[in-house]
Amino acid sequence: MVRVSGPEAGRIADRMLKLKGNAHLSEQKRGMWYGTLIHPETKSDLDECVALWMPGPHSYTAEDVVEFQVHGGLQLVQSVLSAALMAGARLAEPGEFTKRAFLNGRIDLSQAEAVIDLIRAKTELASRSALQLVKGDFSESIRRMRQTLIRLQAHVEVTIDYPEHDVESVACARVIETGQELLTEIQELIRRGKMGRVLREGIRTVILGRPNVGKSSLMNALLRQDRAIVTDIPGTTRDVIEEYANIGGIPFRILDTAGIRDTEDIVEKLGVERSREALREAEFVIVVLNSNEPLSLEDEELLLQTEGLPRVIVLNKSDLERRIDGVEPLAGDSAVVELSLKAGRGLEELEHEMVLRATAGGVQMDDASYMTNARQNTLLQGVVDDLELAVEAAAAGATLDIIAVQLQSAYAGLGQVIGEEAGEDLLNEIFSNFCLGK
Ligand SMILES: Nc1nc2c(c(=O)[nH]1)N(C=O)[C@@H](CNc1ccc(C(=O)N[C@@H](CCC(=O)O)C(=O)O)cc1)CN2
Ligand SMILES: Nc1nc2c(ncn2[C@@H]2O[C@H](COP(=O)(O)OP(=O)(O)OP(=O)(O)O)[C@@H](O)[C@H]2O)c(=O)[nH]1
Ligand SMILES: [Mg+2]
Repeated sequence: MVRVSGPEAGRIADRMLKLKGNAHLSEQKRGMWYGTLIHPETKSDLDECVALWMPGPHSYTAEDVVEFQVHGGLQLVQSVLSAALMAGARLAEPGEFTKRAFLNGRIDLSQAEAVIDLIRAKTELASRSALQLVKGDFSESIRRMRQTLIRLQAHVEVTIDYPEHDVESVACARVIETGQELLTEIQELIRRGKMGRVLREGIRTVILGRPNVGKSSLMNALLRQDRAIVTDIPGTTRDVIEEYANIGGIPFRILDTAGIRDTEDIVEKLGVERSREALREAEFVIVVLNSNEPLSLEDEELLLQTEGLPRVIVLNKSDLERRIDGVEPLAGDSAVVELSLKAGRGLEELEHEMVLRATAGGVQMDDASYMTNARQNTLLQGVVDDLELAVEAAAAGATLDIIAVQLQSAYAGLGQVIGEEAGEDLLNEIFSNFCLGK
């Protein structure tokens, strides 16, 4: 699909789309039209085309929009694009369509930001969560809270200006009550939004273990795909291999690493260094042990090094005779899962434990999770601070002027979340993250 947006969109379409009876698309009503795309200068046919004509403001960007839907293929789309450029269009910048939708007021900034998350979502849960923001559920809560704040603010200001109309203590009581309600609501938004980063980037999960214990086999099993090379030669994996796996709706960014051991092989040595680096940035680890061999010093070392992290310990090759023991005392409160990748046993339990442990710590992933981003979280946290100060000041019987300043600041903070008074720099930064055509 090639999309054109702006006041010239209709005229550009008229130069490159032949409709029945030489009709002009720009003079038609909103809808779907069939025609032949032609080169605007040579007039040679390019393709059959289904064109969507969406005159502003009822379009994605709120401007006049034409979409040319063609058969597809790189060459054809390229020709249609060239034809559009020749007919007077210019290439869009990354995210420019969505930026225009924002600048023209059809969506707010938090909705625009969610579009990119929607496109990049790696699991169904992540896309559902982003869609809620795109559709404006989150913006709606922010707007409602701003309304509440402005009424509260008005009450406080009136009391300051006409003290005889109201007693100060009534205003203070209202600040305390409403302030606390708002605090609860915003803290709930922050809590739900915490999963945003996880939904967006995945949980960085590192598979570690000695050579040949079955790390790459595990990677492949989790991905349900033959991604990493598996052989019975210790030291097979040399470089860190990275891939997303969707486990119970949670995106795990899984890193298969080179088996850790002392080695003279230069390439393998570099691989082992990378494994250790990966461990330093791990958010979750799977330590793989070979249950067919006694616990080695390297195994013990790995268990110690990964102690503080959310972790599952896997005793692989459980189809073979069990020779390992002494793991439990070193496991702490990590789960220990017996696995046989060969016999296909234990994988479900491992995945269950991964989801359980990755979502531990009060963070819940459900349909109510919003994908707030770092920018929004920082702003919301600032609003919490403002409101807490306002409530404290009211409780301490401070003068209303001080309270009014805090309320004003909270109001402004909520406004920034939905992009009020967003500067050019911020907008550029946000929209440059988009891909072309969005
Ligand atoms: N073909 C096509 N599919 C697409 C998009 C698009 O631009 N083109 N979108 C984006 O890339 C998304 C849809 N987003 C859109 C949002 C609003 C409007 C729109 O025309 N809104 C009008 C009319 C609403 C109505 O009829 O109720 C409006 O808001 O006034 C169109 C697409 C996903 N699918
Ligand atoms: N019997 C048995 N063999 C297994 C099991 N899982 C993996 N293997 C075998 O163990 C060998 C090593 O597997 P890999 O997955 O390559 O091991 P790795 O830990 O990635 O090894 P390096 O990359 O060298 O560190 C292969 O021959 C696998 O087929 C299992 O559950 N049981
Ligand atoms: Mg390997």
